[in-house]
Amino acid sequence: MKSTLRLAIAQLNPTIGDLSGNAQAILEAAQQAASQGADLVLTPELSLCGYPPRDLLFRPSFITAMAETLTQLAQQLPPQVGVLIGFATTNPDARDHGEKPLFNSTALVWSGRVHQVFHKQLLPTYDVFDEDRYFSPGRGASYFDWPLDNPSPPGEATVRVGVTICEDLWNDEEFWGGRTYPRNPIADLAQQGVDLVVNLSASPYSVGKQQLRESMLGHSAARFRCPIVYANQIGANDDLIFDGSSVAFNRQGNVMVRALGFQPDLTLVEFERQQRDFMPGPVAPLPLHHTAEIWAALVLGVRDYAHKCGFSRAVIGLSGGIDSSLVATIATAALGAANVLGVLMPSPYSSETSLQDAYALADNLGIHTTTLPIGNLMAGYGQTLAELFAGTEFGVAEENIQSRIRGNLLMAVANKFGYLLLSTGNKSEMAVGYCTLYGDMNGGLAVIADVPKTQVYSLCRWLNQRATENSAATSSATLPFAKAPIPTNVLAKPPSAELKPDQQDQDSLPAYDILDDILERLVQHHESLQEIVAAGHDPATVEQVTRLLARAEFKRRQAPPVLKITDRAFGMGWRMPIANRWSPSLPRPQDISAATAQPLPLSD
Ligand SMILES: Nc1ncnc2c1ncn2[C@@H]1O[C@H](COP(=O)(O)OP(=O)(O)OC[C@H]2O[C@@H]([n+]3cccc(C(=O)O)c3)[C@H](O)[C@@H]2O)[C@@H](O)[C@H]1O
Ligand SMILES: Nc1ncnc2c1ncn2[C@@H]1O[C@H](COP(=O)(O)OP(=O)(O)OP(=O)(O)O)[C@@H](O)[C@H]1O
Ligand SMILES: NC(=O)CC[C@H](N)C(=O)O
Repeated sequence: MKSTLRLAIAQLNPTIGDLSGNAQAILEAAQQAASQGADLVLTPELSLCGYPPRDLLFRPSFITAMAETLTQLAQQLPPQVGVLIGFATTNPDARDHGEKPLFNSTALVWSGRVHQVFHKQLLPTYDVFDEDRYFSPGRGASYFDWPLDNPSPPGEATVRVGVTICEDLWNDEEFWGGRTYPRNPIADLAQQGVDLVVNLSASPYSVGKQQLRESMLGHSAARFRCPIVYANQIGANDDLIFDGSSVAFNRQGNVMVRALGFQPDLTLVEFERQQRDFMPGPVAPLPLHHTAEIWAALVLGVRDYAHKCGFSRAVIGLSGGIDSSLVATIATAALGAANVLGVLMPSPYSSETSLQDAYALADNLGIHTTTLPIGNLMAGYGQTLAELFAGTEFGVAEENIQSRIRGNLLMAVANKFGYLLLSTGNKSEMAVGYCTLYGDMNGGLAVIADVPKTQVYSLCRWLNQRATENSAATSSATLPFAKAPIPTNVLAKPPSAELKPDQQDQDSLPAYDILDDILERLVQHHESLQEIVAAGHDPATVEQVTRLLARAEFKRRQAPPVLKITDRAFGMGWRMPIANRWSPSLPRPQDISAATAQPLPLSD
């Protein structure tokens, strides 16, 4: 009789809605696992449709197609292995009980058919998650008994496997110091005498999240004396980046096995029946620090967004500044230098060094460039607007025309040659609206809009250091550059939009280290003005930043999707009203129309 149960964690990268492609990936993983002697194969949450499928779930045809795909897949899978597959299934009681029409489920498929279905019990409905919108919670924890010898003679040993889905293991009240849901599924499963718990997950990346997951899941494993294996999705779907890093914990809560971060993987975990525990196996190292993690996440985010939307190439406006330099570097790592185009668009206000810096960056990366000077277009706009603008002072409207010309040219290039335009705004500027709508905000994907400016600098310094060391950036993402990518002058010069002579960001904004600290307190920690001032910030600066943050909401609502790397990114997890007067200690917003001194000369 066998004494071990071999589980394979299939850390897959599904594309949302690609039922046949995702089914094929599950099939290939199961075949590979079977060839390595696996008994059970774990796939991520909703692995058949990809996570998060969002409002596709409202389409009955999508749910039907998922059920049909599952039936077909069951017949193709190697019959001797059990495969846990995530899918959405219909809630038959929905109409009678006024419940949501679906469950977020896991099927145990074995020997050509679905043997058992398990439903997610705790539905996350916060930050980027909105599962109450679609799903009813499963009504109880459940398990299956897997025979160690397959087929098992009657009375022979089985291993009792509890099944949970992602959020189901995020409610250990002892760990969190309080309860958020009425129950904790692992506590129920422990009472039902399970030997181990599997968790099919789609847990998006944010900075430091793996440390949180490991301390939380390790705590639960030790608390309930119950080994846990957590199988996470990898890959990016729109704004969300899934880092994989699936883990198996023993009964003491120690990590026994860890899959790779930020790339697909198939990892085996051995459960020893006598010891009722996992055996030590391969443990992939975690990135040494957060900067390495963020780099790997952004590269994966750009690659998957581009490829899953059908793009192999990307275009970026190269200003010689640090933001566009970083975005071009990420794009090069994600798509390859041959697939990245930098467009240099000097204006009469551009400094000679900016052009040199942009060329130096492109040379370091080995990417193509093209130069489209915008002086003539600016003059053309000036002539066309001369009569209407007569007697007014040169101001932000004229400055922004440059940005809008560039945005327009970049979209023309993207449109003409099938490129994805990557926008370059960082989180600090997106927060305070230091960016131009229909100008530098143009683009299909906002690559670093969840990276504060101070972190943009840390990433660039780290990149240069790692590139010169010529070693791997993380366990999973190597730096494809022969030399330090970011020119020294880009790191050294003060940030400037160069929309008017001698302009510097710091003329209009607080120093970035101050700005970023205030923003983190406002955006991520929901601190009040009083709390931020009590932390040592200047009251006038805090007031200014708070006002700018509120006022820029209309811009952010029109921004491209933002790759999420913090626990509060602009996008799905940030839902602020635009017409918003909640600002007790702030003056009411000024009338934008009245603020323009010059009346419109309506002569026609
Ligand atoms: N609630 C609302 N709903 C809808 N629209 C609203 C609105 N409030 C203002 N608006 C409109 O938006 C306009 C203001 O927004 P917008 O035109 O974007 O421009 P605005 O915010 O006035 O200026 C852009 C700022 O970004 C700075 N900047 C920094 C770095 C780079 C770049 C660059 O472009 O490369 C720019 C630039 O120096 C300037 O301070 C208003 O004039 C009004 O028409
Ligand atoms: N001369 C230029 N040529 C090409 N693109 C430009 C130029 N100036 C600005 N851009 C584009 O507009 C974006 C906003 O640029 P700007 O320099 O005004 O602000 P920034 O936030 O300091 O960004 P960066 O650090 O990239 O310069 C740039 O990242 C770049 O994509
Ligand atoms: N898909 C889920 O249930 C994810 C929720 C979980 N708390 C996470 O962030 O990882």
